[in-house]
Amino acid sequence: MSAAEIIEEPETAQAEYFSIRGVSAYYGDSYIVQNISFDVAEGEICALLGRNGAGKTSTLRAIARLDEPEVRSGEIWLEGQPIHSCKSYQAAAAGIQLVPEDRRIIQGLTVEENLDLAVIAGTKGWDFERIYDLFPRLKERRKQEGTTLSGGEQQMLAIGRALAKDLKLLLLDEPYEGLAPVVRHDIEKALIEVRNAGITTIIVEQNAVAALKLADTAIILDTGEVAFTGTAKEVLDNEQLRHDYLAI
Ligand SMILES: Nc1ncnc2c1ncn2[C@@H]1O[C@H](COP(=O)(O)OP(=O)(O)OP(=O)(O)O)[C@@H](O)[C@H]1O
Repeated sequence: MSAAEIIEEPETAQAEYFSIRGVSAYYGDSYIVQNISFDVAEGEICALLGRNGAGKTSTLRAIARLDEPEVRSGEIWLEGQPIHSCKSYQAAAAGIQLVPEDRRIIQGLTVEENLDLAVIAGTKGWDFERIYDLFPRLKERRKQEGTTLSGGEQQMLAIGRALAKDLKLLLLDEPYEGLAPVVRHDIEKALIEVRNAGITTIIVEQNAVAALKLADTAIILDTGEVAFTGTAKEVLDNEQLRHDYLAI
């Protein structure tokens, strides 16, 4: 039986822009995401934080409706649409784009061909010139094979690819991983522009301080459960919380 078949259709849509209600997700018999609930308002950046193994990546994968982990209960809503009943391609069509930690740049294709491929099917988002304005380095390297880009440039391409689609909710998994501070700042500036354009973002990041400085709100996960929801500033100002759940 598929996850979609065993989740009961709720009676009313959530009023919040993005909302997770009582979601539990499993790898086989392992209960990894445990009855989590939180909301993200339209146009906000939400930092999803927690120690290693807390369930952050699993939560992003559940939202994007990938096959694993399997969502067995709960509801996921985006703009009144029931994402919990979607397959991954339907969640993508609804505007949810996951930029995974390994960035998944397509081998053998140039920067521009990677962007082309993103918009081959479905509704288009930003045009390429707007993406190149956001990331001028991609414009300079538009004819270069995507997999030969630096780590930071590959991250820009992965975000650019998401923007090329009709993007409503950007899910970023460790976007700063392996990046020098100067490159991280370029990505941060771009993410602020993405927010200014009204796109909603959930960012998972080991560099919790960097994520919190960028974010409006924060969710802290601990062993698959929500341990805190509030503003990013509340976390930055609360030494005990940072010590207990983030080790910073
Ligand atoms: N494919 C899988 N099969 C079984 N268990 C998995 C799988 N992927 C992750 N897990 C387990 O699920 C738990 C949560 O992992 P997840 O990657 O979501 O955590 P995380 O908070 O993103 O951690 P990290 O910061 O280390 O990336 C971990 O205990 C992990 O071992």
